[in-house]
Amino acid sequence: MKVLVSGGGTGGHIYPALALIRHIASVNPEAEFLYIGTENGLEGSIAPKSNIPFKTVTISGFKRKISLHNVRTVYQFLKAVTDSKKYMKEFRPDVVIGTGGYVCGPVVYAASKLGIPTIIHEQNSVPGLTNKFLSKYVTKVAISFEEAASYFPKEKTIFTGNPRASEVAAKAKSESKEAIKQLGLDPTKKTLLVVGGSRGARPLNEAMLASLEEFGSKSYQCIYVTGDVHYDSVKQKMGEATPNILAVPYIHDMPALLLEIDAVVARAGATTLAELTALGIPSILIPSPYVTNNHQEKNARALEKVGAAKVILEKDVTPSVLLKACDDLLENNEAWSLMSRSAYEAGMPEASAKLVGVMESIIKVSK
Ligand SMILES: CC(=O)N[C@H]1[C@@H](OP(=O)(O)OP(=O)(O)OC[C@H]2O[C@@H](n3ccc(=O)[nH]c3=O)[C@H](O)[C@@H]2O)O[C@H](CO)[C@@H](O)[C@@H]1O
Repeated sequence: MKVLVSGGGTGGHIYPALALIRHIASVNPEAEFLYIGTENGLEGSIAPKSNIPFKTVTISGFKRKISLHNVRTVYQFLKAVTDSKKYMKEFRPDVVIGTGGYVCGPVVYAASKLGIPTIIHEQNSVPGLTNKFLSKYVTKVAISFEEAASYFPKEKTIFTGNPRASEVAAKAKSESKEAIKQLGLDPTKKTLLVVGGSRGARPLNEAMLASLEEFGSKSYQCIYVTGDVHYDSVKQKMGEATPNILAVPYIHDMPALLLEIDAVVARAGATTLAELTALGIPSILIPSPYVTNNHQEKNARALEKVGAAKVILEKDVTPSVLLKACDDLLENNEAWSLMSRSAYEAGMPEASAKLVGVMESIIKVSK
């Protein structure tokens, strides 16, 4: 099977793509892959590091207002479609799958015009513009929240979950648990992970910085991921070593660390949520209000509805609200167990296998 994958911009779109590739490679060692991304996106550094053949197109997002920028974007789109077609004629994929981000627009569109079977994978409960546009052209739309179904053509849409859920669930079976020790923390203590998405989140950093002393005296310890761009300023404000709290800029092997995490404070990016539910990790979610159609709050509410998470809106986050929510989870075994079970029940560890099933079925029909 020859699989062309495209997805870019942020970790939430890239990690599902890589998880899917790794899954296919493990069940079908003969499979061949090509990843198309942009040079400047995070995928430009992550995909080649994973030894996946990588090509680039140039593309940016449309602005909602009429502007010169949009004229340039139309030109870029057409050029990116031409470049994508060229890559596809060389690689001759059996199937093309887009996991989100602007880059998927020209790549998946080009594939559909060449008559290649296509899938878009939507991680969120509310889709963005690119996937709504592409849903008219693709063979199938794979979704990760039932709530997303209403935005797509019914006959094409299928609920698969997010491949990253399968990746972390598989790790849970195979991996030895060493990450906490390697970070110099105490593996016998409960551990809270605070993380603001793949690029960090300033409001979360502010609430954390104002609560350091209190977190320092808790029975549980805390790994605080600041995001690369915020790390230096956070470290400077933290000053001397803070007991019980380890601040880091980024976690490179998140699946391995999550196996040892008891609870998480996070934004409500869809891929993060797929990972947490796959492992049954209770969470306190502070959705970013700065995303298209407020989709993070809708992601978070979907988990809250089934008891798998607690939601605090960014406007309501204060140090005391944050501390209380963490204590309520980590110092109350009954509440923790209940939320952990609900999270686990909401998980979709079979996502990769389901998505591969969809890929195989559309390849078969096309032959
Ligand atoms: C601001 C924005 O538009 N965010 C969107 C973006 O988020 P973002 O890229 O932040 O996405 P997610 O929270 O869904 O995923 C982050 C990914 O990065 C990984 N990670 C994170 C921190 C770290 O230190 N190390 C690490 O490996 C996580 O484990 C996860 O796999 O894509 C998501 C999935 O479409 C959307 O739901 C989010 O709304």
